[in-house]
Amino acid sequence: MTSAQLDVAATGGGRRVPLRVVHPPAHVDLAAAERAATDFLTALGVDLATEGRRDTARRMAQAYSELFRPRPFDLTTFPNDENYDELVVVRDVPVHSVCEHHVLPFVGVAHLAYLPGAHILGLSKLARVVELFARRPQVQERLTQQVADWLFVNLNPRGVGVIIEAEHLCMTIRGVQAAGTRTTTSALRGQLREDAASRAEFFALAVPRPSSGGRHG
Ligand SMILES: Nc1nc2c(ncn2[C@@H]2O[C@H](COP(=O)(O)OP(=O)(O)OP(=O)(O)O)[C@@H](O)[C@H]2O)c(=O)[nH]1
Ligand SMILES: [Zn+2]
Repeated sequence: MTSAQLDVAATGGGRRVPLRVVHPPAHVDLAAAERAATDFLTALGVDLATEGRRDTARRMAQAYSELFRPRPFDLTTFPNDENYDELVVVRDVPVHSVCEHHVLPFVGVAHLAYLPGAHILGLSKLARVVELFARRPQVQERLTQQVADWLFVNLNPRGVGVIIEAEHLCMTIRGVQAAGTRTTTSALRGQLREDAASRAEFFALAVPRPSSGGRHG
């Protein structure tokens, strides 16, 4: 069981106390990663002896360890005293992750929404949850589902919707080199999955269509 799953199991929904969310990666040995980066780059013919590249292997190890380590945060919720019962939508949350096939970045945005139950969520926490699951070797489909599932269990809302739009550098700067392609994934839970009107409202608010500008023909 991962520590993120443990968090879920330990807390359930409906809390009033902030949940401290920490997702430590498995044992990290930066010195070994630096040695491996030196071997890796040297094997690919990169000359690491120049002034500018003297610390490159160390920086590379540090950079990847950063990409694999989400920052801890408090999942702060507030009682929904006003009984707010419409969608809360946060659009254009940055997504920075790394594909597990090539260990190259995929970057884009997430649009997140939830239908509150007994609690509302500190708005910044939606972006924190995205980071919790983005900073690890990923595929976009799994990332999308993990964010939706985690919010659904820990916030205990009536519904959750997550859309992620991202560019995969492994697909745009190498390989097929399909520049300009973006991939969209979505995950719906609870009422947003089961009720057609809620689902339609979510997609309309999360991904507004450009207006036709009133032109005909
Ligand atoms: N479904 C999915 N596929 C991904 C994701 N990120 C990267 N991929 C794909 O993973 C696949 C790996 O395919 P392989 O044929 O093993 O790798 P490859 O020879 O480097 O393939 P090319 O990228 O086509 O050159 C590629 O099609 C990638 O585009 C992701 O988040 N989701
Ligand atoms: Zn890839």
